[in-house]
Amino acid sequence: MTQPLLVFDLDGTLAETAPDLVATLNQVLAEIGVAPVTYESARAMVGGGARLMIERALAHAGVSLPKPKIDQMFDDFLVHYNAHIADASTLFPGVLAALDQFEDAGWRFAVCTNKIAQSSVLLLKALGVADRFAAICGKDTFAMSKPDGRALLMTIEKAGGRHDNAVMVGDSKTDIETAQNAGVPVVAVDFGYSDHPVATYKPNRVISHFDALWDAVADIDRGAAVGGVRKAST
Ligand SMILES: O=C(O)COP(=O)(O)O
Ligand SMILES: [Mg+2]
Repeated sequence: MTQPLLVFDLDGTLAETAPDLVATLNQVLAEIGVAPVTYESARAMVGGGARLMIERALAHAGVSLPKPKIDQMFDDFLVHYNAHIADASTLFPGVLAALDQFEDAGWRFAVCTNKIAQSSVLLLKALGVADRFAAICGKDTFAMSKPDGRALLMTIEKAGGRHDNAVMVGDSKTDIETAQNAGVPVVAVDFGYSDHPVATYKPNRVISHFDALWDAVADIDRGAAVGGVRKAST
């Protein structure tokens, strides 16, 4: 029988990455003479990948730039960010204990993030957990990315799991919609980067600490997610 699989979002779910993301964002904004965004407003710009974060910051500053210029900023962003991948980024409290607890019970893990895959692997290596994941899939791993449910389904497949024996864990509307689109149940953490309270988007469960993940997952009827593939076919 296939082992159950937990698929984690990365930024704002497994790791508090906003300090390094915002520092890099402000670096590339400074290079084109745009004033820095505040930490609080920049946090809400995370979730759709670095390129969208740059576009949101430019819109916030009322600056409109041609695509090649934004492409250049994105390239500069990745170079700077990869060089500072974990200057101030840390795993959220309880992540390691939760991974141990689920692993002892036979679960496997994957990451499905809108971060570029190379940066995701670099970050997880720097945080000492990369080898705990059967698959680490980023925005550029497949032809489509979150909130397209296929990004999650292909991550599950790559990790050797099954959609009806998997649970997504994420921090944003994007993650919740992705899971709902894929028919996979989703636990939302409420300590990440969401512009509105995560409960707004109707995840199956909301937790405020990784200590609560076990009970939340145990409570979910896998394979019968709201709007889920299996439910629809029975
Ligand atoms: O970096 C981002 O904007 C998104 O990353 P996430 O999908 O891991 O939240
Ligand atoms: Mg996130």
